[in-house]
Amino acid sequence: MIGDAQTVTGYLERVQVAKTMADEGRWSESGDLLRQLINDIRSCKVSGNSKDEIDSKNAFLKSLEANLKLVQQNARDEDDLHDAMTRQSGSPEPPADPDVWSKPSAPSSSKFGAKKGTAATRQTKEPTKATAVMNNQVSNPADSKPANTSQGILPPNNAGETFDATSYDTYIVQAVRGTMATQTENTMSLDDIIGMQDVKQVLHEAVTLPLLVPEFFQGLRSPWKAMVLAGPPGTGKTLIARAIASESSSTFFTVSSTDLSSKWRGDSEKIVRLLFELARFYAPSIIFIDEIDTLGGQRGNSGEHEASRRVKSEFLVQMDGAQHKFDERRVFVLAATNIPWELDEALRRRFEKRIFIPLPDLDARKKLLQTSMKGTPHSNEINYDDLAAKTEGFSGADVVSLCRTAAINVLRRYDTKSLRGGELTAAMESLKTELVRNCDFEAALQAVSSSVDPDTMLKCKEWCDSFGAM
Ligand SMILES: Nc1ncnc2c1ncn2[C@@H]1O[C@H](COP(=O)(O)OP(=O)(O)OP(=O)(O)O)[C@@H](O)[C@H]1O
Repeated sequence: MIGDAQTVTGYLERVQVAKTMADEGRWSESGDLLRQLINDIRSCKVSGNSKDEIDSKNAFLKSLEANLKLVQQNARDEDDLHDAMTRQSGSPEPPADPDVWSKPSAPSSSKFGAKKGTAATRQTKEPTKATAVMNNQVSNPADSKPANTSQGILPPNNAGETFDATSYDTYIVQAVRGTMATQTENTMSLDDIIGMQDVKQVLHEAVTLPLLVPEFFQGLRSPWKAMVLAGPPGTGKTLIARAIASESSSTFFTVSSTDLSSKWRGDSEKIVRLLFELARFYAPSIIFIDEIDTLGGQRGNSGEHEASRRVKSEFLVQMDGAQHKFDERRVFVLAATNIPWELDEALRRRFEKRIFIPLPDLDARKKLLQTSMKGTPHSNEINYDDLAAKTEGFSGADVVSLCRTAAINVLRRYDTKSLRGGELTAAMESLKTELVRNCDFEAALQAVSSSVDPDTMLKCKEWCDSFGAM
């Protein structure tokens, strides 16, 4: 039960959209929409704050997030495979062997799926079921691995060298390539990140400066190798990682535990190994591990699966390798978590810097509101100071969601339901220039609230106070 309809209208509407998408099997086409729904639902108010309602909302969000991860991974895999096919054969068409191209099992379904948008792709995707695959080592005998055709998937590095990936299965190479953005592919700027001056400074010192003036960072000043960002969801942790990679001209690998999973025994470890090998090969590199807690939860937990344990151990070994043997090939490991207290001690120790990422303050919220409204016609009378004050406790993603809701609220001033065809097109055309006003924000504030649980946030801060180091 999710609360009474009056107070949760926005929430229920969005849940309905998500359910319709799932029923129609449209997840795979809708990564952006799904991401937006997650942000919106996270920010939507449910009535009365009852525990049942909040639990129900959180459970629903979790399932959407799991689906989003798979959709994103699938999209990356398909793009890579499509590119690789084009490069290898001059044709993006899949090979004739139907076994190889119609595997339904995830997460690698798309690795073997048809190219983006085809009927076959839609039929074979089963994101919801796929979330359990990390621990699944049993494969159908008919599920043989595809032939190794990894050549051509990876671009040359800065020195013009080509990585020899022949000892890895193609799908492993594709999986890791899917997490990688070369220096030209990643164009984020630190200026795109609002607030977080201290964090930007620390990252500048830890990542950018050692590359610019390596002679200074010797001996006692040898640069930090790994850092974990701990803070509530939607506070820009992923964004800042991407931006620092771009600022330091580093190759950026962004991975989650789903990326590091394979249904074939032992292959998850190989994915981890290849990830670090490629990071060294394309150095300087930043490996960003989102939700590190899912990889590095408390070791030896009774619920911890053998396969997860092996992946984690390989990860620890590789982190040590990255930190000691390959200094000339600089690899910086950056991780993010919303629940840092779940991190296992061995992993925690390897992250020399542990930094709390707080919610945006008044100033940052005001700037975020202003920046988000750029490009959308809005009234000069919008009172950003007032809005910034009213959004205390919002994450950056909540603030963006508020602006989106206000921008859409413009529609509600007009009765578009009765319009059809040309009339509707004409009305929508003129609405494009309609200004977003204070009243739209007031209405948005009724529907959007902070997605951050204050208790979790406090726990996060306490962990950083105990274990943190800025
Ligand atoms: N400081 C910020 N500056 C600019 N945009 C921000 C900032 N914080 C959050 N945002 C907005 O929120 C969105 C989500 O940010 P991001 O994914 O980086 O958060 P996160 O902390 O990594 O979240 P999660 O823990 O859920 O992965 C961004 O795409 C951006 O629109």
